[in-house]
Amino acid sequence: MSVLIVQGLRKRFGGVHALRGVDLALRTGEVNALLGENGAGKSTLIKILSGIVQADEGSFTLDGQPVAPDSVAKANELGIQTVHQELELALPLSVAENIFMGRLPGRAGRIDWKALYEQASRSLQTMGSKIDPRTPVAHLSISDRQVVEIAKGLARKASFLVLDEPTAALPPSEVANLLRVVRRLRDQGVGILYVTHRLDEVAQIADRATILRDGSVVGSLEREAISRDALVRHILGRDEDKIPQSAPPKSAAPVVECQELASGNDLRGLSFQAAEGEILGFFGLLGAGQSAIGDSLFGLRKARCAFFRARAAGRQAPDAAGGQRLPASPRRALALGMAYVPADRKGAGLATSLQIGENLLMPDMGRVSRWGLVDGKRMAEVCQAAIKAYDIRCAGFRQRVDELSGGNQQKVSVAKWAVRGVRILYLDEPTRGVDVGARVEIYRFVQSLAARGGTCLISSSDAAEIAAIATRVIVMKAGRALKELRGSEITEAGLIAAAL
Ligand SMILES: Nc1ncnc2c1ncn2[C@@H]1O[C@H](COP(=O)(O)OP(=O)(O)OP(=O)(O)O)[C@@H](O)[C@H]1O
Repeated sequence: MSVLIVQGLRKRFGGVHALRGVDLALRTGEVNALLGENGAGKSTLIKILSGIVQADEGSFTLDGQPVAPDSVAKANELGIQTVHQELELALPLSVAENIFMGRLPGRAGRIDWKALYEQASRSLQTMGSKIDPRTPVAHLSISDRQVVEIAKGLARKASFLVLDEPTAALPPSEVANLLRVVRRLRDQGVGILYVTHRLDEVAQIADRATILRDGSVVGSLEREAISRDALVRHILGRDEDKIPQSAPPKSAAPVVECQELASGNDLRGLSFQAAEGEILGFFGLLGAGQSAIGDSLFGLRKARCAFFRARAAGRQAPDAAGGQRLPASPRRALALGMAYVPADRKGAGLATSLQIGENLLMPDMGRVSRWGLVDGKRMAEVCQAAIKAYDIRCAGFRQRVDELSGGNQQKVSVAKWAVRGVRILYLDEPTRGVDVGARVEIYRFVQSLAARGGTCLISSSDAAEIAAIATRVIVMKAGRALKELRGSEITEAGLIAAAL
């Protein structure tokens, strides 16, 4: 039986057709994976279902009844529960308080704590989770926080559940935890619309896959028909590009050197160097420390090191030991020839309220200016070339970045350094939320930068990503280098085994 039936949904944003008449059905007790390129319309569809955005045309029914939620609260009331990537939890409060927020059991203004913990415990147990309901959410892993967010949705009326890229920010060790919970809910009869870019997960979890391209449904595959190749062909409309093998660096002379990098509990004395033409990967499981390296090198978190040197520009005078001070900000780092693509593109990566063109050229307005004046024609040429090269789906370079889909924002944050032509680039989780086609474009850019003698440093929790492009990998544990892998040692399985 179908719990949700969507018919003919259309949505336009100015000149952009985000949805061009979408039909979709979700049965009870099934996981329907919603897939598509960046900008295909997935978020718009789930925003309409969850009352954040209203459709221009079309309708949907829940258990046979037509509904049109005009707010998130209304959607919740109807039984539409959506777990977004940015979780809405109160970190200092307990798991139980979060699950029953606004509806705590009790009488005459007094909370019945015993009842609260019992109810929370029961709801977590039905999901097969062993989280203690008394724990403050701040103490939980990211996957357990997601489980709490799901429990929060289920504690209300839940006709069906929408999960928006639930594993995008999860390290490999935590994905299984979340998938187990999703399967269990499915087996209890909950319909789940599961948005993802991770194709390997679709094969593991989905009973059906619905693929959007350019605002229309281009395929609905039943479980037996789901394979990576079939999904890619529907998503891209062609076969997947092969990622070329990265060439090993020609020189061993270090371009970046860092000794005993330390930052809080996350980094406890990490030493590394990277050479011209090298793609150095940092890989580790959750808490291994690799996600703190970028922010530490670019002055975005408190860090210190015994020695640091970046040889790309070298405008900064060396200290007595021939080293330099650790950059105090991304701007200072840029003066040393080092650029950063952080995992959180909304924070340090992009000025999202500005136009695409302004972001692309922000590091280097000089390129399109003459006598201090911006040359509009030149600016258009440079921006249009970048938009084409990275296949940034937009209405033009004057569109604001916050109007782009998530994956297209990520493409802008990588492309701006391609425009500038930096020599040392640090990328943290470069393809999180990026579709299968654009991912290859980003890898090609990294490889071409290295082939031209640039140096790339990449931290990622995606073993397949590191295995695909790194020429050398530092596997981390507890804030230090645990092992170094080179050449044929760098495989997905090899990385995970080394990290364990
Ligand atoms: N508020 C908005 N203003 C203008 N255009 C928008 C707005 N929201 C979405 N769009 C456009 O609608 C299209 C669909 O975007 P949507 O976010 O639904 O894509 P998506 O499939 O979720 O992509 P991603 O995988 O990158 O998250 C895109 O071209 C996007 O630029």
